[in-house]
This record gives sequence, structure tokens and C-alpha cells, in this order.
Amino acid sequence: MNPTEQQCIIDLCRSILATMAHGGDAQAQLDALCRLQEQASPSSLAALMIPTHRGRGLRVLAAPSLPSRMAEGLDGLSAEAADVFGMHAADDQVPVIVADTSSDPRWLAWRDMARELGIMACWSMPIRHDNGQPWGIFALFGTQPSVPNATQLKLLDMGAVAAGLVIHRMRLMENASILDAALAATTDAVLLANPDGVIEWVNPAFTTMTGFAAEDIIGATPQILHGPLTDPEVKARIRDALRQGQSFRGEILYYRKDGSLLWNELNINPVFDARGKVQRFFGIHRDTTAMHAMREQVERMAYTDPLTALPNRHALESFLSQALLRAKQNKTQVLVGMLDVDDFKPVNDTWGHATGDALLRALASRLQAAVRETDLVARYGGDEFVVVLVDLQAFDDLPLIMQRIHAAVEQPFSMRDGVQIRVGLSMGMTQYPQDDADGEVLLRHADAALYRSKTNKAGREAWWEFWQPVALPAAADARGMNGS
Ligand SMILES: Nc1nc2c(ncn2[C@@H]2O[C@H](COP(=O)(O)OP(=O)(O)OP(=O)(O)O)[C@@H](O)[C@H]2O)c(=O)[nH]1
Repeated sequence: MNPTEQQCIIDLCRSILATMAHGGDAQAQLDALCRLQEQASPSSLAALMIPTHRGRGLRVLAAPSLPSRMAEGLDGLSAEAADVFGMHAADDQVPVIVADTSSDPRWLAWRDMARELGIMACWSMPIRHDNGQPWGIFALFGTQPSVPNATQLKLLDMGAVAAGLVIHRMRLMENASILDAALAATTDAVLLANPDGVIEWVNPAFTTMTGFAAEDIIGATPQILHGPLTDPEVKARIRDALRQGQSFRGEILYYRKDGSLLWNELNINPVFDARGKVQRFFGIHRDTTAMHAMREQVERMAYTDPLTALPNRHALESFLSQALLRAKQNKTQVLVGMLDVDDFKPVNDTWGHATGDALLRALASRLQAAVRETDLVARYGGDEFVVVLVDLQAFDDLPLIMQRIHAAVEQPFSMRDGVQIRVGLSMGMTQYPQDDADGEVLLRHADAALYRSKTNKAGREAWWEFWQPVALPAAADARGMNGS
């Protein structure tokens, strides 16, 4: 290669590098690469062609100097043409030189078209991806039959490599913009954090979901979303998983920017670099607040009596077993009282079921007001209620508590249309640990005591009855108490 040719290569190389370094529009760069080839090989026209979407034929990607008639003629060339240009050749970067399209047998099928378009020679160089897949071809069409000299071949080779880089960048940008569009369209919030958990990027749905704009949160860590009710155990699980470069999937309670609660189904995955080191964490957040509220409501309903809104029998059983456990630990006593309204049936019969319902509701709130917050009043069914009095050190306060409970029925119930209704109350009681340690047994004892109280309703001295293994007539006096 003589000094002039060497200089020519150096000049083109510099021009290619300048074009690449300039950045900007990929199409403009490809056009510039075509023009540089044309400068190096006068009386030739350059075209960059890439496979069609289905990969069978060819379409023109850049051909700034090609008359439109020629570009249209080349656009959509068949798979066979792509082969002739060397696109699928097994060897890497081997040019295909057709010195004379009118006599070369490889151009037989396009001879007429070539003559019509004035393509008399064609030098083409395949452009390949790292994985060997063909990305396209860089072709120079001569208006006269000709073969390239060594310099021209070298320049074509360099042009093809540079075009490959630009196409690669184009593909990356296309993929990135597809990804951007998908992330912008999803209703899931997406977050990208560095290995230290510092947030680097969030999508628009993240802002919609949390109220935090990108500028509020970029540079912070997801702890900005935590609050007093965020489960520390879940936080620790996330921390541990990420520290070990593992994924995390689970539900966490976050706080929106305005302080409102946000239940989130969280899916965090590490993104590794080529050496297997965590490079980023990719988090997808799905808002489960509505689902959570619904679940809580269903759970509440399962534990709540719909008429009085008191805890139901199910809730009573779990409360009682917990209360007994605590009482065992703290060596305190628990009292279980089963209450039944006296002569409630006539209320329904006289004033109607709706009035009966209203009375039960009013009685429920009076009973609830009569006990401490830590105690429990539950509706057991019909006109029956259960009180569980916890943390009793001794039974000294019992007369007072009983008085307060009975006070619930001492004032008449004011119903619609000025109707005043009075009812009585009966109660059967049992106590932990004296009578039993099992909640179910204690409830049975209280029921049995209530039954005895009801049986003696007409002639009884007290409105309540303690459970006794054997029915002793002076049960109340034996415990040193007097009923009202
Ligand atoms: N309004 C209303 N009535 C109910 C409800 N559940 C049960 N009852 C009625 O409550 C009454 C309870 O029956 P009892 O306890 O035998 O009737 P009682 O007149 O209170 O009899 P004693 O308890 O022996 O004084 C029945 O008439 C049931 O129909 C309810 O949710 N609403």
C-alpha cells in the first residue's frame, strides 16, 4: 500500500471516528458513512441494507446518494439477493465482488433490473453482530464495471464495521424506548436502585401510587416509604434477601407521601453484571390496599355480630383462650358470665321484631360501657351475651362490677313513638382458675349456672348464679356476696 493509499485510509478512519464521536441521530451517521465510502470510490453509490422484519429479504436503511428509482428498485430484494450480496456467507467479513452485473452469473436473475437502474458493478460487505448473526450489508454500486483496489476494499471493510456499531446503538435505543413505553404504560410501580438500595429511577406509576415524584425520591432509599406500622420483620427479610443477592416477594405496608397507608405486593429482583455481581435492584410494586381492606373487612365480619357489632361467638372463643393464657402467666383470675335477657320474647311479640332488635343493640352498648376496655362483651346468640372480665387480682371488686352490669337493664329502653320497655337480666358465672382452666368448659359451666338462675327466675334472690359442681342452695352466700 503506497503512502497515498495509507493516507486515504487514515483520513477515512478519522472521518468515521469523527462521525461516530459526534453522536446524535443514527440515521444521519449512517448517511455520513455512505457518503464517506462514495468519496473514497468515485463513480460508486453506497447503500446500507438490512434484513426485512421476517429476515428473508432486504430493505434499504441508508442510501443518501442513490436516486429514488434505484433505492425503490433495491428495496424489498429477495432472500436469494441477500445471499448474493453475501449476507448469509459463512465466512466473517468476506466481501462479495461482482465486477460486471451484466455477465456475472450470480446476477442473472436481476440482470435486467441492474441494467435498467444503471448498476454495472456491485461490491458488498456483510455486517455482522458479535454472535455472527447478519445485521445487513454495506454495498457499493458502480455505474461502470469495476473491481475495487486493496484500499477501497479496506475502506469498505471499515465502513461495514462502523455501520455495525451504529446499527447496534440503534437497536439498543429502539429496545430502550420500547422498554420505556412499556414501563410508562404499566400500572405497577417500578423502581430501580443501586446495590446500596439508593433509588436511581422510578416510572410514572410509582408517582401515581405513592405521591412521591421522581425528584422527591431519587437519591433516597425505599425506607422513605416505611412508617410506624411497617412490619420490622418484613423489613429484615427484605434486607437479608438483598444482602445475599436474592429476590424478595411479599407484602409490605408502605406510607404514601401524604401519610396514608399503602399495602404493596413487592417483587424485588437483583440484576447481575457479567461477573455475577449485583449491579441494580429492580422492584415492582403492586397496590394491594383495596384488596387488603376487603380482606380485613371479611375477617372483621367473621368475628363480628352483625346486629350489635359486638364480637361474636367465634371472637369470644379466641379472646377467652388468649385471656386464660395471659391469666396463667400473670397469675390473675378471669370471670366468665353468661347473660340472658328476661322476658325478651314478649318484647318481640308486643312491639315487633325490629323493636326487639333495637333493644338488643341498645343493651349491647350499655353492657359494653359497663366493663373495662380490656374486658370483653360478646353476643353469644339470640338474647344471650357473654362477659369476660380479665386481670382480676381478687374478687373484691365483683359486687361493683355486677352492679354496673345490671345497671344496663335498670333504666327502661326508650323506643320509637315514646315506647319505654323494661327487661330483666339473668347471669350464670364461673371463674378461672377455681372452676376450670379450659375456655370451652368455662362457657359450659356459665351456661349451666345461667340455666339454674333462669329456672329459679320467679323465686330467686340474686339475678346471677355462680357455677357449682353440686347445686348448693346458699351458693351466693358461700362466696360472701349478695345479689341485687
Ligand atoms: N328481635 C330479635 N329477637 C331475637 C333475636 N334472636 C333471638 N330472638 C328472640 O329472642 C327470644 C329468646 O327466647 P327466650 O330467651 O326463650 O325468651 P325470653 O322471653 O327471654 O324467656 P326467658 O329468657 O326465659 O325470660 C326468642 O323469641 C327469639 O325469637 C334477634 O336477633 N332479634
